[in-house]
Amino acid sequence: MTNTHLVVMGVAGSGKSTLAAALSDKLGWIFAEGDDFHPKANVAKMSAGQPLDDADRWPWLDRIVEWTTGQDAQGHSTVVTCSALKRAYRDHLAAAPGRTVFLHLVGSPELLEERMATRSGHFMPTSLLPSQFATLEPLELGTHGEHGFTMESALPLEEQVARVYRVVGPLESTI
Ligand SMILES: Nc1ncnc2c1ncn2[C@@H]1O[C@H](COP(=O)(O)OP(=O)(O)OP(=O)(O)O)[C@@H](O)[C@H]1O
Ligand SMILES: O=C(O)[C@H](O)[C@@H](O)[C@H](O)[C@H](O)CO
Repeated sequence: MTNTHLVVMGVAGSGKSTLAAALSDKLGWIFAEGDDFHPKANVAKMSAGQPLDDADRWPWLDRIVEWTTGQDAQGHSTVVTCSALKRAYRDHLAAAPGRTVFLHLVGSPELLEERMATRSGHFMPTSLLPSQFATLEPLELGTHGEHGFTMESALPLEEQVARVYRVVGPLESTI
């Protein structure tokens, strides 16, 4: 049985944590919040309104791969949130054992700005949203593209969960 590792990706405020937690409940897969793997310096940098760069992100991505690899070795499928803004980051994540599937949450800057402005207790300032969009290389689907699918952030959570389940649920029983 091949384990599936679902990476819920997208810019800040696109709804990754909300959807990934609900999917973990629905699928019974182990959940991890990608932000929890950030070195403290990364969170401090973002909190201070400075975007991360590649040098900041690679050690963080390594930690996520390490976690996924450990879960896979125990026979677990997983759901993890990770902005995974660039193709190179995703190729690194996809090199982990098991089957990696990317779910790219896509929303307009206006919608995501509004959601970030109204949520509380999160370190990420709304001012960093433009840099997130500027860095984003959207998931590349198609014949030689990446393995995954996209979904609208604007959809209600229940609809998102139902749609993902239709795609990913059957993978549980494939070899
Ligand atoms: N489908 C949805 N419909 C309405 N509101 C949503 C939906 N999904 C998430 N939200 C709300 O939008 C805000 C951002 O969602 P969330 O924190 O899950 O995004 P995120 O991509 O994990 O953000 P970050 O990367 O900054 O941690 C939250 O206040 C959340 O409650
Ligand atoms: O790659 C990045 O720039 C970061 O991962 C950010 O995306 C934040 O961690 C996340 O979005 C929390 O708001």
